[in-house]
Amino acid sequence: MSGDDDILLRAKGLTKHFGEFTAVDGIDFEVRKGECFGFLGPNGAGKSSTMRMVGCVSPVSGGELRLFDLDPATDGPAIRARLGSCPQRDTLDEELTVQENLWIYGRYFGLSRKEVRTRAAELLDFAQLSERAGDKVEPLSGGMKRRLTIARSLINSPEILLLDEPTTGLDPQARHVLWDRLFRLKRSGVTLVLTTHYMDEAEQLCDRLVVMDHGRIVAEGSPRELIAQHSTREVLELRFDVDDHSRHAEQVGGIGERVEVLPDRLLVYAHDGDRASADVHARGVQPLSSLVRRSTLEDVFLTLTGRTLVD
Ligand SMILES: Nc1ncnc2c1ncn2[C@@H]1O[C@H](COP(=O)(O)OP(=O)(O)OP(=O)(O)O)[C@@H](O)[C@H]1O
Repeated sequence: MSGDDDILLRAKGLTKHFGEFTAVDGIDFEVRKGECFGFLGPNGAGKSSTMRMVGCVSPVSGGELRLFDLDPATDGPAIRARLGSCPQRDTLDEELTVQENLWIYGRYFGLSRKEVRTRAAELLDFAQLSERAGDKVEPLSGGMKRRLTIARSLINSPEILLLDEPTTGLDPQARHVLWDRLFRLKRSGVTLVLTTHYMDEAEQLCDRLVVMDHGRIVAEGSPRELIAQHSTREVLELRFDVDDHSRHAEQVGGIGERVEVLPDRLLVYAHDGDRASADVHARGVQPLSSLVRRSTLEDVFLTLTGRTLVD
């Protein structure tokens, strides 16, 4: 069991208003030392607004927030000195070289010229960018720029690294390289807090996560716990050549635990997908394709909200 000393970040009834609008609606969560904690939810769920409050760049409208037992309202600079923050969009200086981007940031954090050079070299090695150290940032690939942004956010050796949508816009290979770097960081003891609307990213990286929708937390747990609590073990996906999936939903009604109709397919939630598939065929239903897969966090989200993460 982790003791209270292990809790680096604690929110209770955390709220963010923009005028009349409530973007974050009284959420509770705790992040423990050394874990990767995630906020999973669709666009507009309130993930970035939460991260900005945690990063001490946006004031809390209501509730309590503590990082390292400190209050962002009064101890912002002391907290920020122990945080790294990787925003949703890269804010690198494209006119400068790769290493100059790190040097400038290091100087901003008060590192000496010598310390900055040593730390920058270590971080470029970590980010697999040593060979590009003297190159301008502008021509780098999207994945390289993201890795440089992460390297930059580590210049002050933070205890917690905040990552807002770390792999949005990257191709699959670049995402995997980045995930690998984040795994290494976690192994080295850095606590990671990230937002994502990619369920595979949440499943790959997060020890624990909260699912957010409309500013609220709708579920919390490890990926495995969430799937066990809110979905079946397997899902049978059926595709038909006509768009009338509702009619086919009636034909397979009663098979498995429940049936979900999506615009392009039917999902039959069943603990035993092969058995459900056999039952479908026994009824004479002939889908164009049929696939049994394990349940994912996407299914959890669909069950909890009736929508897919990319709606
Ligand atoms: N500065 C602002 N002023 C007014 N409304 C805002 C502001 N920032 C965010 N919002 C609104 O708050 C809601 C939550 O936005 P937020 O960016 O936190 O969501 P998100 O889950 O991070 O989604 P995304 O992945 O699109 O960033 C949205 O409806 C958004 O339009």
